[in-house]
Amino acid sequence: MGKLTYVKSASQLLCMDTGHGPRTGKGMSMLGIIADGSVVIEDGIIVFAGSDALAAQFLGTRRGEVEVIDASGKVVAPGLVDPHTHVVYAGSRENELELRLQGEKYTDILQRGGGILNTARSTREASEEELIRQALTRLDRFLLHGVTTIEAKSGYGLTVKDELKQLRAARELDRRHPIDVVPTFMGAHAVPEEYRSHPESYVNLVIEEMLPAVAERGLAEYCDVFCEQGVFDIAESGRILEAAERLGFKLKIHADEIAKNFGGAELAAKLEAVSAEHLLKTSEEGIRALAKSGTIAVLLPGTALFLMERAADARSMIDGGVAVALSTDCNPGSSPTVSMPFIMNAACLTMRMTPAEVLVASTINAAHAIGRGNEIGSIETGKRGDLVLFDVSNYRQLQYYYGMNLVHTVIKNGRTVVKGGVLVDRNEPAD
Ligand SMILES: N=CN[C@@H](CCC(=O)O)C(=O)O
Ligand SMILES: [Zn+2]
Repeated sequence: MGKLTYVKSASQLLCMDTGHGPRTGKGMSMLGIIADGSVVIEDGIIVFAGSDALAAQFLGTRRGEVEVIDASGKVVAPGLVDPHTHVVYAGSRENELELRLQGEKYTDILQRGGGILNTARSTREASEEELIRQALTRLDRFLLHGVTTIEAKSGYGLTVKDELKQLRAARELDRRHPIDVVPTFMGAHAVPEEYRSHPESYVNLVIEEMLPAVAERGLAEYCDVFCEQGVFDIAESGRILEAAERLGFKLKIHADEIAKNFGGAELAAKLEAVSAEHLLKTSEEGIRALAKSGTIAVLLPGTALFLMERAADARSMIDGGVAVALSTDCNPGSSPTVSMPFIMNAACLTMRMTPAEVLVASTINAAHAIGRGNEIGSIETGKRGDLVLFDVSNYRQLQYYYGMNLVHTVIKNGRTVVKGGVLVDRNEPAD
């Protein structure tokens, strides 16, 4: 019998244990709250979740060492899940904020060879170990903000060699850091400068060389495309994603971020993509199509804020039956943050999502958006022992006291990795 971790006396235990599959409609408001609740984790897996009284009975049947964590006065939630990041990169682009404040558009900066192409230059120059080193610091910060699983996209290499380097770095992060990292290939993130005069050849390179090279090495589960005016159009995005599907990748799309009614959501629905992401400019038909196909809308209110754009229409999506998840979009240009708690605040204040909906969107729905809905995202027996303890006595306070990091303790696979808001265990293998 392994060591037990016993989290007890939570003022609210948010189990998120209502039903199977991504939550939609009213299901997005159901938190499965247990007052005075306990969780017991054994060998990294939850073996009990329920009231303090029943936990005492349960523990009476067990022998062996027990680590007790007192959660009185705190809210205990599943570890937060961030289903959309570009966390592996080198370089920094803070100059772009001032350019945008002076009125320059995000896409104009990209067209001039800045933006994603700027990060591509520094990422190509960086060694694999340097990319890992920089991203490990970001992962530590994610952990301090209660995040226990993330997705990570490539897309700053834009050559076969450099895309593989980024994805190998993501795999190494998963190995070295407590946070689990789910990899996505995004070679179609921008047309690199050397292909500017013949972009169709770059689409061919992605399809004929990059996708098979990534598939052969098992380096990514998902394929994503930046489907946008001036980047990859609907036909090009469709070709790349269909080729990816034939090779066994699951699909995601950066859809309708900048141009109005570009058709990205409709394409995601047609291809039955797992998720469509951004969706700032999606049409009503696009929303209906997502609801029908069961494609999860991954919304990124931090990006809208940082690009000074109107946020996605989360209300129409939720009211129209689309499952909504939230993410930081952590990247060096349009959303340089790791703070899921802040993203939840922004989702409430800029998209009118309720305090309950943002929690569902950042846990169980986010887990489904990266194909992990059966392992994480809720506090149920058989799921991973990933928990976050917030220093508030009820979940509504998390959105009321905004802009603060209220994470007190983070438990990953049953192990305490953040305690009193301080990182205590990073688990980097010595070799
Ligand atoms: N829009 C495309 N890709 C990223 C931004 C990447 C960057 O600016 O470096 C996003 O999701 O916002
Ligand atoms: Zn993105």
